[in-house]
Amino acid sequence: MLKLETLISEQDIQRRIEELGAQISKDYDGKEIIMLCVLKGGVMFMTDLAKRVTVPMKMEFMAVSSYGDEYKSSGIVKILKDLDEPIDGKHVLIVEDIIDSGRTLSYLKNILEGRNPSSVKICTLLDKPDQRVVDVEVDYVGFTIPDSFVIGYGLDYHQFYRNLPYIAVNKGE
Ligand SMILES: O=P(O)(O)OC[C@H]1O[C@H](OP(=O)(O)OP(=O)(O)O)[C@H](O)[C@@H]1O
Ligand code: HPA
Ligand SMILES: [Mg+2]
Repeated sequence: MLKLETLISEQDIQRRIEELGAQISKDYDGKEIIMLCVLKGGVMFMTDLAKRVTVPMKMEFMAVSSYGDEYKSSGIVKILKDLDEPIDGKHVLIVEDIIDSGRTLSYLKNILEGRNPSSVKICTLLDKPDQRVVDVEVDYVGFTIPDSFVIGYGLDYHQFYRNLPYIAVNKGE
């Protein structure tokens, strides 16, 4: 059994999302954006962040997986679901739950940049820099966290716990 301890409360998450939404709305003023949610982990963050963005936006979803049910990234990133529309000439904002090794986002960003968008930026709720294996330029970060396995608010443990409204760490064995 997991013994959960709150790392980031629901209130702190929501407050930070308001700030990020305001910053993004300012930075993209006068532009239209595609907010691209990386399933499944990015889904809670995407839905809350989207509500705080005031520039015209479309929602898109991609599913990529590198972890399976493991703690450690396999290093192999698979596209399970691609975008529905071309992104050439568009401003794409990737919305992710966490950057850990960096493998998922560096792979995804490369693929997207090859499709001739006007810009590709990254917004992640959590950044765990201690685990970085591949360098990724991140444009918006909610919280920088220490090196421990986190769950909740989209992040899973064997596919469970994504529905927690806060971010927790396991303090069990
Ligand atoms: O920086 P990295 O080491 O690549 O790790 C981060 C990625 O790993 C998790 O996704 P996962 O592949 O487990 O799929 P999920 O989003 O469906 O949980 C998380 O949601 C990120 O997408
Ligand atoms: O700390 C994490 N928790 C859950 N899923 C993850 N995927 C990458 N890092 C993590
Ligand atoms: Mg993910």
